[in-house]
Amino acid sequence: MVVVSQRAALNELVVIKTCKCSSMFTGVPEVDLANPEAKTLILKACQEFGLFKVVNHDVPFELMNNLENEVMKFFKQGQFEKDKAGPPDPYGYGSKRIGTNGDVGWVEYLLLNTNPDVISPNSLLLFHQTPPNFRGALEHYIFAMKKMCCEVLELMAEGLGIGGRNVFSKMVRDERSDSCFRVNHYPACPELQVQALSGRNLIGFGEHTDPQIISVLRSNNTSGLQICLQDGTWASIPPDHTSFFINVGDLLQVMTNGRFKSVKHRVIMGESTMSRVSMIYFGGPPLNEKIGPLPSLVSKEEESLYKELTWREYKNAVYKSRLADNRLSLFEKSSGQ
Ligand SMILES: C=C1C[C@]23C[C@@]1(O)CC[C@H]2[C@@]12CC[C@H](O)[C@@](C)(C(=O)O1)[C@H]2[C@@H]3C(=O)O
Ligand SMILES: O=C(O)CCC(=O)C(=O)O
Ligand SMILES: [Fe+2]
Repeated sequence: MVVVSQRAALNELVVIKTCKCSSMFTGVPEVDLANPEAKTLILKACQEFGLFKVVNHDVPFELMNNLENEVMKFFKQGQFEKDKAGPPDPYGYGSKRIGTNGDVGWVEYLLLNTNPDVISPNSLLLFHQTPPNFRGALEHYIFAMKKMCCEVLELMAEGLGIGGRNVFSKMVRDERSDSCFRVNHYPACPELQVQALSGRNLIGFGEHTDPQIISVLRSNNTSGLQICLQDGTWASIPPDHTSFFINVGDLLQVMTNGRFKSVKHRVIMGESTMSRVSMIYFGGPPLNEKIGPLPSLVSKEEESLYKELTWREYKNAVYKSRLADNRLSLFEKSSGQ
């Protein structure tokens, strides 16, 4: 990010008051994918937090590291070069502005569609102009994410005891799956540390829930990610660059009729002196997939909390909303929309 005047840029952004204690949350559920109890641990984590950490996965560290290095080469380029891949439509390169409805953050990013059939001028441009090493690293990484994501979705279905362990994974595996991939770069900024010491943090990525089925996040060893706990307090997630953080998205909350919680999260700046790089795979269904509570998780019709919408309908509404909006209310039976 080329910042001509850091102070001017900071003024545009959002500063929030946080508690001065910046201790890390020690209660993040950890799931070893090779543990026979994994499905039970996942079930508990999705009900209680909507987030858990995956260890002992079979994604080689080299794969993550390669992509992180390529990503850093992209972000180290001059602003002029990076802007060639933007503005986001929503795919492509973006800086500080998140979405089109006024959200801003101390972040620059690349958002890519993982389905080559979806025509977006920036997706095509990115695909053809990305250097071969970057493209290769992206393709390998996304392939590994899709595989792990489906494995985890199958453990979730097993944990819930629903017939057909592929009920969720088949949507992400579908060749028309509308999944996407995002890399975020939060540049280090010494001024932010000073602010953080007085309990004021700049927003890197404002609070929101992810609208898809599931998200798989990997970051470098830099803190900043926080989740909102059931009592409404914010918990800082200790970074771990060898593991993945899985979070429940809105569609999974709907399909499980509210059993799994789509976790509210955000990234705040100032907790670390290092720049943060995160890479997130968002597993989504095909656009025309009808999403509603699974009949096997609803005993009587009146117990269904949500109505049915296609992912296309929900996604269109999501893109008209602000980050912090409660988009799930669109699915609620009482919303009348
Ligand atoms: C402000 C916005 C950015 C976003 C689309 C939206 O209108 C509301 C949801 C945002 C979000 C959050 C999770 C993912 O990072 C994302 C790609 C998504 O699917 O929904 C972003 C959207 C975006 O940056 O385009
Ligand atoms: O960058 C991060 O660590 C999280 C960002 C995020 O939540 C998102 O891109 O949806
Ligand atoms: Fe997110």
